[in-house]
Amino acid sequence: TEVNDGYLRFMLTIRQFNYTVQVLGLGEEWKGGDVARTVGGGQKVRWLKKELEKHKDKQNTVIMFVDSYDVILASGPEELLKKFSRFSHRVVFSAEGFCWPDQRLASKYPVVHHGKRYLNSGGLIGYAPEIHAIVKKWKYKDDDDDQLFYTRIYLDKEQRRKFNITLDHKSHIFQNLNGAIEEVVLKFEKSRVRARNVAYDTLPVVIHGNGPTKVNTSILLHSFALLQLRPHVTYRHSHQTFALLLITRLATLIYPHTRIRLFIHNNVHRPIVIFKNNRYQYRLFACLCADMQNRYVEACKKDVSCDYFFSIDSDVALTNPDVLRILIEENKAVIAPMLSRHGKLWSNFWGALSPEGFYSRSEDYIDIVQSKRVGLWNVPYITQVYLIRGETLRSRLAPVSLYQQEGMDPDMIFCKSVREQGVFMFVSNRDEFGRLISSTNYNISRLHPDMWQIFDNPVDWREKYIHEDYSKIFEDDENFVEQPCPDVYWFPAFSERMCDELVETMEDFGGWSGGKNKDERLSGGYENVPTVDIHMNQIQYEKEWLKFLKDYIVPVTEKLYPGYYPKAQAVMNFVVRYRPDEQPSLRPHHDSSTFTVNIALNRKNIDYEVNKLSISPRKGWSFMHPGRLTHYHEGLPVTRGTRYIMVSFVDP
Ligand SMILES: O=C(O)CCC(=O)C(=O)O
Ligand SMILES: [Fe+2]
Repeated sequence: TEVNDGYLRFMLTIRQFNYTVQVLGLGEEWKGGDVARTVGGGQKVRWLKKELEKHKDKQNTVIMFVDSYDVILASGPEELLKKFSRFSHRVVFSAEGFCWPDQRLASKYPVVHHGKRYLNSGGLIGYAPEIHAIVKKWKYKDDDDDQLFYTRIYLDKEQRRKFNITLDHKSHIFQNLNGAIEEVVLKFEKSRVRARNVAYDTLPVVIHGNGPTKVNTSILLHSFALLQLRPHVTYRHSHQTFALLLITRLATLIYPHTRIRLFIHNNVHRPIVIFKNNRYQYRLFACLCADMQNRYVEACKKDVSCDYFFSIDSDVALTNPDVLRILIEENKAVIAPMLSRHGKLWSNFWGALSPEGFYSRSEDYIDIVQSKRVGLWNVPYITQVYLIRGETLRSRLAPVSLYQQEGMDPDMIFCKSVREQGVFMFVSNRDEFGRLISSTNYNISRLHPDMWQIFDNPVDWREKYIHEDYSKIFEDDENFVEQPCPDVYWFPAFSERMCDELVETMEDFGGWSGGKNKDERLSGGYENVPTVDIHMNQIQYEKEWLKFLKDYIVPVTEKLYPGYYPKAQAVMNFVVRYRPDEQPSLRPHHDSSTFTVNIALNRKNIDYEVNKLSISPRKGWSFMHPGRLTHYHEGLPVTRGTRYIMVSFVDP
């Protein structure tokens, strides 16, 4: 009765295969009942009856009658007619494994040994005079059941013979997906995709996502119609980060600043961004209140100049600066970039829905998440990030508040409302857009919570906190690591940000020299050389530090001190602060370690000065030397400013 995305999809396949089509009921009022939930659909038979008056005398005309919202055609009329003629019957109905709507009729059906036994009225094909004669018998109400009507005719032996009716038990023509999802796979060829029934080894022509499979199979239906392969592009962006503010900063890079207005309300992990276009004036709003989602949806709905509504959660790390352009160019009402946790199957979409409306894995979910299948996918649920056309929001989506339910996740509410309005949602994995970061252990009470993400978000952690030249250490042809004296090495370790955030964290924590009294340089019989310091365990960073040692220092050690395999144990991990008026220097000593890592956290001659002639590693570079036996060393007096170093006694 109305044009929706399902109808448009159906018509796309009609045109693609050059069918002659007559649409019945468009623009009329639907009186056939709520067929998704209960019986009904009789109105379809009434329309068909009327239409067939025009064709009743055409002896050689074959007519196929199908639903449209949940149907696509998979090949053209020639193949269809060939398959129909092989049945050698005048009328063929589609078949399914459920006897609906009257279970008691099941035993009345002819026995079928291999194939689906029961009639489904979502698809039928036959000669015009016979179909006409069948539907002429319709004299019921619009919300009476069409399937029951056809079933009764079919089960009546007399009429079955008279009209020469059979069922398409093995999906030669009609594939009803309800109860048969497992039987259907998509076969990908170079330029096309075809759904194949592997139970009967057939290539059905009409794919019908009937019953509860409607939303689940939309992914299947769509990948058939629109799958296109495009080169896989990987973007590298120097500002890759997982902090909310930086995500929005990244978003603003996409448009000139003058065309964007940005509002950020940062108190929960949910920014909402609206792009507005007033004569090429883009404005961007971000908001982070739990209930704000609705408010901003409503704002975009009221304002016709709001072109797009873009919503991102803070656990989304967009690394592709073109993400908005790409999504806008896909020209869909609702679209999301496909994102997943690094190396995991956790993503921002569902391939299918369970009957209760929760997650269910689709046949192709893994391949899509891993980008083994690349394209634009019609899915029943998206979360965390999406772009909605303002126009769609205004004209086609019901107020989200209508779907509000206690304890229901806002994205579930949103997607449910979108689905029920017949609007399709898509995810694209045609490009690489970024990833999802894990935010469950994200402790915002910390000054720099990202520093603790080395376990949960190792990729983002590395990008943010490890020196950009770190990997050069392992490039063999380059003499990258510096060696100021025998067995002593300098190599890049921390990024600038790590140095700064670590110092800021320590200063924020305060209580310098907290580790002095339990300084274990005393316990191993070494000299008493306590420093003004704060230990990693004091800021609850010990686990993370040991992980850093294991992941980033051990590989360097194995390269520079070949034959030694570090255990990467350490109890003395601390930041030292030197100041002229505090502790300016450290007298000569040995460390109680097998080797020591000593990372410069700020810059000599800029942040602090040392009078004696000396060389020292750059900020973020690590200084590594053997500990307890050789390499007697000291800390030179700082004469101006403050010097910070991060020291770790490895394998004590
Ligand atoms: O100042 C330095 O770089 C040396 C620090 C040191 O040797 C130590 O903390 O054990
Ligand atoms: Fe030392």
